[in-house]
Parts: sequence; C-alpha cells; structure tokens
Amino acid sequence: MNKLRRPVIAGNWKMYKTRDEALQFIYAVNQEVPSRDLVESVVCANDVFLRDLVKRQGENIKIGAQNMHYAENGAFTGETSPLMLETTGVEYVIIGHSERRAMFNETDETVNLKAHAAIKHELTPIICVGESLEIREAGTTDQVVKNQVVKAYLNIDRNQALKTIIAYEPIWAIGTGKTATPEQAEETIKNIRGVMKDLYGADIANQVRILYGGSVNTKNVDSLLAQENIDGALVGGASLDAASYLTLVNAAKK
Ligand SMILES: O=C(CO)COP(=O)(O)O
Repeated sequence: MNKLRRPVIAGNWKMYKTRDEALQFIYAVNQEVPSRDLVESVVCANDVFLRDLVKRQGENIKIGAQNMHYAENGAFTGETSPLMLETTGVEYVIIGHSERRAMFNETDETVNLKAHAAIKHELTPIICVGESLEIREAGTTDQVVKNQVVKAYLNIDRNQALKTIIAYEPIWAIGTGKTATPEQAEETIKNIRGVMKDLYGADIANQVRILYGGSVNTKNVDSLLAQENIDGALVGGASLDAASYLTLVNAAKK
C-alpha cells in the first residue's frame, strides 16, 4: 500500500464475543498478523476479559478498550477508570464512538476529558468523529466534524496530539452496509487533516493517523486505503471473524 504513515486496523468488537470466543480469535490470528512495522493491528474488546487477551496477545497484535471514564476513581457506578484500564495492559482506547454519543451521553466535552485522561495514562486514544445522515444531506459535514475535532483537542498540546489517532465514522455508514465512497471518506478526512494543520501545524498534521470507519469489509478495504489521507480503518462487523480480520490487516500493510 506504501503509505506515508504506518497504517492501523482496529477492530471494534462492540458487545460481541464471549471470553472464549475472544481468546480463540487471538490464538487464531497471533501468528498470522503482519509485523507491527508494517501495520498496527488492534482489537478493542470488552473490559471483562481485556487482561486475559493482553496476556495472550502476540507481539504483532495489540488490545484496546472501547470506552473509559475520564476520572481516576469516584462514585461512578459501572464505569471503568483509566487507572483500571492501565492494570489490564491495554494500549488503546476508543473514545467518543457515535454509539456512546447517541446512547450513553457522551459529549464533545467528555470526549476531550477522556482524551486527556488516556494520554496521561499512556493509552492511545482512538478519537471518533462523524456526522449523521441529516447533517450530510444538509451539506454541513465539514463544519460539524471540524467542531468535533476542535473540541476533542481542546488544551491538548502538539506532543500529545501526536499520540492520538482519529477515526472518522459517518453515523449513516455504521452497521448499515452503506459505506462512504472512497472519495467521500477521503474528502472529509482531508478536511480533518486540515483542521489538525490549523491547530498544530503541517508537521504534526502529516503524522497523525486518521482512520475511516463504517461498513469496512474485505471487498471495499483496498479502495478506501488507496486514498492518500486514509491511514487505516476502525472496523465493526468485519473484524469479528479471524479470516476477515486477517484479510483487512494484510490489505493495510505497507
Ligand atoms: O462502528 C464501527 C466501528 O467502530 C463500524 O461498524 P461496522 O464496521 O460494523 O459498520
């Protein structure tokens, strides 16, 4: 693929897979994923068995969480803190997924607080942004996504920004089988890179990885990754099957 930046394929398993199924997946892909020098292969699983997965992960696949609270501790029943995630050994955490924004009160403000907390605890945040169908149809995608990015990066400095990954996931493309065309995804991701350039300058903007997410599968992955600004994918459904996941990571390797 010959990308400027090291590609990332992050599976987001959402609320799927039992512990046994998750472990079987890791056993199946451990020896098969390409070298980490070529592609960063990640799966984001349920908190309950993160530690078990980390213990069994091979050197070329890494584990992430799907959410966390921004506070280190407190009276937040049912939540997981960054300190707790740290003890599992995960290296990544998804922040601000549209499902959390829509169903669990995630806001641009909490996304920013969580991004700060992740960086503080040396977790790589995968910060999700993306517009609804109404916004796309109204023609205001660029402004809305820009606003999400600016708010997510409030008071995050240049060095910290380098440690983040952005995932552009148009809500209308998630789990619908309706992928953004490579050109649509590239256009919005190029706009996001422009926002990062305004915030941090070209050198940082050119290094931050920006992924596309929304109905990525083994058939459309090549055309999406062929786009100049798309550095990988955040993948739901197509990351659940080991063979499908391996096809995606192999497609992304440099
Ligand atoms: O939400 C997603 C990844 O975070 C995308 O899900 P699908 O790949 O199932 O559309």
